[in-house]
Amino acid sequence: MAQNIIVVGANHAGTAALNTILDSGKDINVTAFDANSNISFLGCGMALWIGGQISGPEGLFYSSRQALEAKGAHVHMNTKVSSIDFERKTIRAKCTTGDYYEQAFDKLILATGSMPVSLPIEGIDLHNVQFVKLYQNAEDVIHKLKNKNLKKITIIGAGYIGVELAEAFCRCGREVTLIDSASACLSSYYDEPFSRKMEENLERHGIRLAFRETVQRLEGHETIQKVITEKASYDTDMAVFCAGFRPSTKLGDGVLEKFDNGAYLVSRRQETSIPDVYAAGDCATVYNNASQRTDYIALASNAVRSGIIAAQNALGVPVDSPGVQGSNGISIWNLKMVSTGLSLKKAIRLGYDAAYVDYEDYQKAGFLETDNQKVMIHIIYDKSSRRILGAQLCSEYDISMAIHMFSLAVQEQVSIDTLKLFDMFFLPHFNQPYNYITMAALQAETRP
Ligand SMILES: Cc1cc2nc3c(=O)[nH]c(=O)nc-3n(C[C@H](O)[C@H](O)[C@H](O)COP(=O)(O)OP(=O)(O)OC[C@H]3O[C@@H](n4cnc5c(N)ncnc54)[C@H](O)[C@@H]3O)c2cc1C
Ligand SMILES: NC(=O)c1ccc[n+]([C@@H]2O[C@H](COP(=O)([O-])OP(=O)(O)OC[C@H]3O[C@@H](n4cnc5c(N)ncnc54)[C@H](O)[C@@H]3O)[C@@H](O)[C@H]2O)c1
Repeated sequence: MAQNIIVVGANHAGTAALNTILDSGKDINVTAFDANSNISFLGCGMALWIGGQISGPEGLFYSSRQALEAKGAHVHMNTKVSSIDFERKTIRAKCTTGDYYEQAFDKLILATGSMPVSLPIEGIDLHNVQFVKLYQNAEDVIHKLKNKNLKKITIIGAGYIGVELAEAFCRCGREVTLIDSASACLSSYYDEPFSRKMEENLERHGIRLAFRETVQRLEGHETIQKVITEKASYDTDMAVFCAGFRPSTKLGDGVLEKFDNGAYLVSRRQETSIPDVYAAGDCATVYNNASQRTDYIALASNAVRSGIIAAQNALGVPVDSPGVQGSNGISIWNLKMVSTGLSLKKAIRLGYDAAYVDYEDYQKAGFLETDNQKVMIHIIYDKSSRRILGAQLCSEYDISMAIHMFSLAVQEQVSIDTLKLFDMFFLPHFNQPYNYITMAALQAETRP
């Protein structure tokens, strides 16, 4: 008899799992449940849509209920799974009619993702206090921006979403204030010189930065009027919270083992603590090759890969995750920054004997007079083991391919010394004979 596989959550991790099962050619009954009305929304396009850099949201979806059903899945949209009986192997869901029904599974894949962190502060329920994750959140913001009296926007959290939205709101002609309790923007991804570079970029475009400040309360009469921190009060027509994600893992309460932030603890095969139950994407942990420990890193890239791995293992094909480096990138008014692995400050915090090398030079040969930009590189390594722990690059040039190489270097535990003289081609249209990667690596002190 055909196996029953249920996938709970059909966004990036869920869609990857569903497609892997449906494309496997195996005789499987696969059923998906999603509490939302859409599938595969690329949140990464939200800032581009809000800022008017793309004409509409149509391209921000790469799958649909129809596409999955055409391949043979049973897809229940607007249907929230309310509980799971892990012993009886059944899920209970609330259908669109309001009725509940049960369905049995042989294998279960949890892909319930995450929700934005909300702060337990006064005024959080005022009108025009926004959280940004879902397609509907973006629609809401765009609708509100039609009101030209909505002039001042305060963003809480200067991480990836906060910085991307700061650019978007500025492009819409709004006055933007960006608050973070940390001392710099993008501080969990980059070391100080890189954060400063982005801050100069933001300030040059008129964005007010308010770091080392924590929001105490929000004030207003029905609609928000002020964001109050311990240092200042900011007049505000809309406050947008971008203070990170929290995994959605209520369904496993009291049964499935969890990480310290509440994510499902999973093995390299995406197995939870209960047999036949897998978890993938933002609701699950990852293995971080840079820190060599279990971690939580909410990224669509991790969601897709872990969704594929969960599905393969649920199908009985053993596949281990190679782990992740948390590789990421951002492009704000053409300033591109990419990073992978550990920053220097994080490496030191984790107890590594960490050191770094820096270099800055033009991407291409100096005699190329046009289309030649400077690149900053920063490589972090462990002095004792020589292992590369992380890297960061910044330029107006597209340096994204270089960070993929560093991502692999961290994954494969390559030493900083290996990087010094490895074969890198030279062609003036692309790079320099003394290229910045070699030049940076050569600065690493030799082993004592
Ligand atoms: C503005 C923005 C920009 C981003 N940019 C990037 C980027 O550039 N690069 C990048 O890698 N990542 C980016 N991310 C992060 C990325 O979107 C997430 O890491 C990704 O969405 C995780 O996918 P997921 O499928 O694991 O979870 P989610 O996207 O959170 O999806 C979980 C799904 O589960 C459903 N669900 C939850 N509980 C239940 C239940 N009980 N019953 C039924 N259904 C349920 C939800 O409705 C949802 O559809 C961005 C996020 C945002 C918000
Ligand atoms: N380009 C990309 O790859 C991209 C883009 C957007 C989102 N994402 C991912 O989506 C997830 C969520 O993004 P995000 O921007 O919400 O999280 P984030 O972790 O990037 O940034 C959160 C920021 O909020 C700050 N913060 C936390 N609590 C605060 C408080 N009480 N007051 C003030 N500041 C506070 C933190 O210091 C941090 O700078 C992340 O995992 C991120 O990597 C990735």
